Amino acid sequence: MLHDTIAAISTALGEAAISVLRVTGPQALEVAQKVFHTARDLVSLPARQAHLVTARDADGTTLDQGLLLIFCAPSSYTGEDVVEFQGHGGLLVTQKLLESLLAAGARAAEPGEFTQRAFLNGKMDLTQAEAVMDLIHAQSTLALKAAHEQLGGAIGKEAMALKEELLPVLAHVEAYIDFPEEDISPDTGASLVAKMDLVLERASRLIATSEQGRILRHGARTVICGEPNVGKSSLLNLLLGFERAIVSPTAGTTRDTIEEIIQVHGIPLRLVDTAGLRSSQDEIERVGIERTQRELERADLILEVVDGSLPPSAAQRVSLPPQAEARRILILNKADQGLHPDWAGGVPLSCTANVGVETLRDAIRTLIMNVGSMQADHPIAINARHKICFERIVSQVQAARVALIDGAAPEYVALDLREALQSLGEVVGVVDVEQILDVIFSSFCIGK
Ligand SMILES: Nc1nc2c(c(=O)[nH]1)N(C=O)[C@@H](CNc1ccc(C(=O)N[C@@H](CCC(=O)O)C(=O)O)cc1)CN2
Ligand SMILES: Nc1nc2c(ncn2[C@@H]2O[C@H](COP(=O)(O)OP(=O)(O)OP(=O)(O)O)[C@@H](O)[C@H]2O)c(=O)[nH]1
Ligand SMILES: [Mg+2]
Repeated sequence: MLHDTIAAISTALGEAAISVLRVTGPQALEVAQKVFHTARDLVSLPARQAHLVTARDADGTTLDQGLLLIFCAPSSYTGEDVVEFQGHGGLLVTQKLLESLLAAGARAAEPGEFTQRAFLNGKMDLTQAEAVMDLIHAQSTLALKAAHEQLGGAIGKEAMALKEELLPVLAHVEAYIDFPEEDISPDTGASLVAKMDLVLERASRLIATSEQGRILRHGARTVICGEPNVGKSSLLNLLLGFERAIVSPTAGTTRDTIEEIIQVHGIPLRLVDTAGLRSSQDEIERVGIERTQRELERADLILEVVDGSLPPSAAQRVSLPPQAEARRILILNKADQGLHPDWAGGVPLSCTANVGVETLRDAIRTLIMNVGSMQADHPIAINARHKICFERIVSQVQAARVALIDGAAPEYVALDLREALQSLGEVVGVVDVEQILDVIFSSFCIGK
């Protein structure tokens, strides 16, 4: 329901310096008036200014003293009347403030409901609403850059630009529907095909950013693998900057996979330390090794660690499917003990002496930029939902193009074009949104 008034704690729960509660909806001021008190009525206070107020529960017991902000519709985040309170960030105080707002007539907000209202009230399109959560989840500078680009409307603008390209094509084709005796002239046909080709090219370019989008949103899956005892966990710890995994001279130390997110040159990596690969009788170790094999199959990047102080002939290398070869970086660890001269290629490293990490970071960046088709200067990165829409657009425009070239009745061409326009509308959320809204906003934080 859009017409009720909702409230939530917008900051993380826990002891903190300040906490923020938000109320939005037509009764926001009415609700707030029952909880927040100052010399004047809230309605008479100037909007968008901080006012020092006292918060009281229904019995008149003082809960907190804090700052109140009023935003009047439509000039607010949600486009509705919004009241915000910045209080002392205690767990109990904050909970009691929310309870009082609920007792005063507000309903507890669902996850993402503030942003959902901003979308429904036309404050942002669906790609911008999605970007709000991308921004909060961003774990690397490139991911943050892409989120800002999307929040600024870059993807929505591109979708609308494609719509502007297709609309005149549709209008042209539809004009012929009314004059069945007239054929589309070859010249006109060629110019319509050229316009469709342009749309196909731009849509394909967007689809190509989805791989970069996946890596920026979820991190490049990076598997550290190799024989037992070569220093895989030492490498994880080194890249993380703290002692996360247990390191010991005993082979078979790591049995379960350990995952951590790190950032390398602005790219998020989901780093997985695995059990050393060797044939083993030990049941637990065997399960760990099977898990490693599974991780290898879906890895974006494979960091294979060997003991570089030993000859290559002494190393049991990890066998990879051919297509995974290009994703592997060979790390010659324990270089402090003297690199064996027979190794060719690979990045010399010493986890204990902390030598070679920068070279490794550069190699990681180069490889991920490659396999993920990443472009540091082109931070647009569509998500999985956009990708499905744009792929549909490509096949619908392609169908229209074929129909036009084959001299099909203009009705058929128009049908495909209308479908493509519909899919473009889905990207920004102007059509067919009901079913997807719940999916999108349920992954949001409460109070966002
Ligand atoms: N305290 C607080 N901080 C916050 C938010 C918030 O809602 N409250 N935001 C929530 O995510 C973000 C900021 N986003 C906002 C976006 C628009 C408007 C707003 O009032 N828009 C009006 C006026 C625009 C203007 O003055 O230029 C509008 O769009 O009409 C407020 C916050 C991050 N920080
Ligand atoms: N000299 C030297 N020793 C290292 C280096 N890196 C790791 N080690 C040592 O090698 C041993 C094994 O290190 P780990 O990081 O536990 O090796 P692992 O590959 O995770 O081993 P498993 O989990 O058992 O498969 C430890 O004693 C480390 O201190 C290095 O660069 N130089
Ligand atoms: Mg280990």
